[in-house]
Amino acid sequence: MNIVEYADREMMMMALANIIAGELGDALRQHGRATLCVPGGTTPGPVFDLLSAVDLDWAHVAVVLNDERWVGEDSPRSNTRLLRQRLLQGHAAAAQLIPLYAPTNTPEEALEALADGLTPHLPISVLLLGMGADMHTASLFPRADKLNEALADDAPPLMALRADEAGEPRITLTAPVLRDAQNIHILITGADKRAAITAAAGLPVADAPVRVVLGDATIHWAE
Ligand SMILES: O=C1O[C@H](COP(=O)(O)O)[C@@H](O)[C@H](O)[C@H]1O
Repeated sequence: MNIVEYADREMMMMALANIIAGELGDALRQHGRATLCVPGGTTPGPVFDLLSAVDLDWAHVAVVLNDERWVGEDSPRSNTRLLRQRLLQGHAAAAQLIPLYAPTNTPEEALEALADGLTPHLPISVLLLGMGADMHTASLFPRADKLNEALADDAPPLMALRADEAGEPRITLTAPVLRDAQNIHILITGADKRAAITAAAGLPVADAPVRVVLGDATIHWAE
């Protein structure tokens, strides 16, 4: 496992924003376009603030979430809301948001249209993931109803899942799309997640879904 430990969170967020900006710049120079895929939740806000101020060719960057909770943007639990408030600001306001939410009752009703919007922007150039202390990443939760299908090599890029721990129904990128990303980073904080990611390396992927990318990811950790 490739873990980088930082002296504090502020240094970690600054270093990570720098790395991501560099990798996006490389992708833009090589391909003329880039796809940045980012988590929601409580951890990545400071990286978003820093990235939004970076002078890049954001007009050629597509931004997509790892996963979304099936709630409207008026909910504080909306990952899209976080993205709009913290990343798609400043220079990064020029980026193209690829939606993972539509105002339907269930994610299944919107799945096909959202997948059609996502597919032209694959593979992901830079993937930033979070992780819960339960070892879920994106919305690949242990014990999710369709976890095995979402982990399969032939999984569609996007799936709807439900898990008791997840709260709302979820929509998530699946294992093959995450693994195919050109650069993979996992951002975690705190002793509980440090212990969880170490334990994940020795567990079956169904119990520790973060394992789908563990061999290829750089993990960034600060207390
Ligand atoms: O529910 C989610 O949780 C994970 C981890 O979030 P955190 O609050 O512990 O940082 C997040 O990566 C994912 O995108 C989100 O939907």
